[in-house]
Amino acid sequence: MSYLTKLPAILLLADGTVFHGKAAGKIGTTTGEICFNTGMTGYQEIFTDPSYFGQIMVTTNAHIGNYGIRKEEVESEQIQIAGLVCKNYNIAYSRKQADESIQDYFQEQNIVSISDIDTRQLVRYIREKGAMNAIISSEIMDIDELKKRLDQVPSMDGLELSSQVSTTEPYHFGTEGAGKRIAVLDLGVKKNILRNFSHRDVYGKVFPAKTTFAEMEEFAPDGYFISNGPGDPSAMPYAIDTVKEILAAEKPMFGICLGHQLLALANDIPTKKMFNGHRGLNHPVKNIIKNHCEVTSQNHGFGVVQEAVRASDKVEITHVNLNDQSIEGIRVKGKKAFSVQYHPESSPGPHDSRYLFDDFVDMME
Ligand SMILES: NC(=O)CC[C@H](N)C(=O)O
Repeated sequence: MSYLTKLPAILLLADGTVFHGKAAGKIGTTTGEICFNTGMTGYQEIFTDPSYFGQIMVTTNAHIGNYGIRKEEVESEQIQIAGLVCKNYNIAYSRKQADESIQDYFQEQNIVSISDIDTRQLVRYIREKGAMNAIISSEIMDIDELKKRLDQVPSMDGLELSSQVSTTEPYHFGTEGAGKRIAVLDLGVKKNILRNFSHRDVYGKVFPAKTTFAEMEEFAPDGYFISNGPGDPSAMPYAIDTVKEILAAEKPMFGICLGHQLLALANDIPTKKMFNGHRGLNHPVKNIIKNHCEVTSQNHGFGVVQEAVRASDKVEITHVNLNDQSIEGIRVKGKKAFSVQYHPESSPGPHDSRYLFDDFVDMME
């Protein structure tokens, strides 16, 4: 299939900037918000992370596909990114355990992508101009036509996406009869979060995004987990209400990423779209309570409004980002509820923050 990589493809940004590259994956056209991830490994986990739904991913690591695709190394059952932009798209792979090539994987799942892009130049450009929509095409070479299509793509600001990636039916994980039971509100949950719970003797039930607190209570959980997920947290009043009900009922609660943003919103702290998101595996975060630094895995394009957190009398800050001082963790005063903006399940990434899962299990005692 290597002939495919020789076909031309275009990446057009919403501000009119054009990049020329080669077709990768399926031949076609795709749109989404463009973002970049600086992780040096873990492309498969990135592709399948439901938080990336609707986004075109630029990988700054120069080699993508070189260790192939292994069916079990996924964060959800399908590829969630809208498309990939990379430098070297390697169809040949060198790992014995791999099941297939990136090209077969992308073609099976209809993922349109572009390679042979100067990703350093592109990332520098996006960093300067901020998040914006983009279109990739390996079938339409007419820029005006691409512009027309790109104009119809909605902004990520104000977009609710969790209900498109959440499970439609509840399901269980872990071993029944385990030490603790949790209810997981699935807004786009990553499999490695559930693995981290089941490895800690936790049995759980995963519920669709729009499940109410009363419905989850029927499972009689010891605590509630609010998951990561795509889209704008402020466009999810249904989930904000659920979090408010969990807090009002004084139940233990832990939130990751989107779950962190929803815990803030439930405490009247607004969120906002970031100029550029945090996406990578080496973001330094200071744990203010323990006075130590954690190297963290991150993937978010929205954040909680720092001044509002600092002014709040309902929550206290537990973690701060050492690159830009943004708020990375909060806990609710007088309640058993806390959340982090980064990814302690870090799949892939450093394991510095795994203790947060232990903290939550202890909190349910
Ligand atoms: N990983 C996540 O949960 C992302 C949360 C939210 N969609 C954001 O981009 O900020």
